Amino acid sequence: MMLTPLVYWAQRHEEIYLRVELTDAQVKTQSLTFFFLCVINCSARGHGAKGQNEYEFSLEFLFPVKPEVSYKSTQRQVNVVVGKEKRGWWERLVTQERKPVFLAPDFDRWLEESDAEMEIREKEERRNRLRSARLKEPGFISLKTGFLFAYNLVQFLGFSWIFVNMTVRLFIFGKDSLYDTFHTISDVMFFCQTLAAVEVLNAAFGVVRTGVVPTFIQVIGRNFILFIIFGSLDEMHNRPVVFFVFYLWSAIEIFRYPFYMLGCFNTEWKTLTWLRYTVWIPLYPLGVLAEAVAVLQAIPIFDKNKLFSIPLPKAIGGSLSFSYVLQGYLILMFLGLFINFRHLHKQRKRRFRTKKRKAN
Ligand SMILES: CCCCCCCCCCCCC[C@@H](O)CC(=O)SCCNC(=O)CCNC(=O)[C@H](O)C(C)(C)COP(=O)(O)OP(=O)(O)OC[C@H]1O[C@@H](n2cnc3c(N)ncnc32)[C@H](O)[C@@H]1OP(=O)(O)O
Repeated sequence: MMLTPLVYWAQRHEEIYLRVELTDAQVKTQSLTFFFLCVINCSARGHGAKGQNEYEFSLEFLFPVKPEVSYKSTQRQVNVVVGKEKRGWWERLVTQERKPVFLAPDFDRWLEESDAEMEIREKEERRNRLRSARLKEPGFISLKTGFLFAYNLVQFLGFSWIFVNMTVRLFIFGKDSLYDTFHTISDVMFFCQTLAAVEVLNAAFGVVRTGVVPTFIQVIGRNFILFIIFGSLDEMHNRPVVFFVFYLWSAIEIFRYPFYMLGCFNTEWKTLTWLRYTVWIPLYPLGVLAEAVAVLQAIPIFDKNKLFSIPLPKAIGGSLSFSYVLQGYLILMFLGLFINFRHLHKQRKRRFRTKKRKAN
């Protein structure tokens, strides 16, 4: 007659643990019967209650289980882990209500359902903590950080090239350099300002912690001047106003982008932070003023060449000059200036207040 070992059991939501009381056991067969995968048969040779012998047991589980079974034979016992086919808590292990005599709860591993849920939550929390600790590790660069760093680096290089080029040309050619800024600089400026659309997407998708409206106003405002006023009117290309607009735009960016690059690695250089949050105070109104001058200079040109003019119904005849749009835009510019000036002032206060609090 085949002998049966003592089997202890416990469960979690996703698996069943069986502990078979056999020392130095050699598991011979261990299989699951493929009828709904409910029955496990296990036979082994080892030292049990009846000394060194062949032992065997069979269990018909209450619900289906997964076909893969893992078992580990140690000097003291055989540990078997069986996965539940469907996650859940079983009221008992086997189909028959009266449990087999060789089966008993494994109190070393026993957990009630609520405790098992708590164990899952704790595991999840531990995993989350580990994940965020990993993200903070000095050597760990996330995809987002890499992307932001690369973006800021490209913009920094672009605007530095613009700023340095314009400064050097100003020193070499003096006043003459004011008249050919568009021809020497515009390609790089077109590239940088087109790329700046990424900043609106970054704000909209929460890649960086900033408002969409100020970023949108900034990018649209500049691109309107660059593409519509300068880009579409040849008559504007040789005007000194291009120099002032480009110089004021790039003067802030050579501080703003390196500031973000350091921020990507949670580092800062105090002087750079101060420059990023201070230089805009004179530059922003001056920039808007230069842009407004460009718009005012463009109005008579649009009136004359009828570019972008809106045709009126035949009964009235003629067309509506684009200069009316520009007059409306002049008002929007000062509204935009007000919104962004207030935003930058808030960012400045937030930055320096936090720093002061940290220092105390
Ligand atoms: C109502 C619709 C009207 C539409 C019509 C438009 C009318 C247009 C008129 C507009 C006039 C525009 C005039 C303008 O062109 C003139 C000039 O530019 S003159 C030159 C001076 N200009 C400036 O100083 C402005 C420069 N630009 C900016 O500062 C930004 O573009 C702005 C959106 C205005 C503000 O930036 P932001 O809100 O992002 O503030 P912070 O720099 O403090 O950043 C906040 C946090 O986000 C992190 N961040 C942001 N960007 C990045 C990035 N690229 N990479 C990594 N991290 C980034 C930053 O680190 C902060 O994080 P934390 O707080 O954790 O430090």
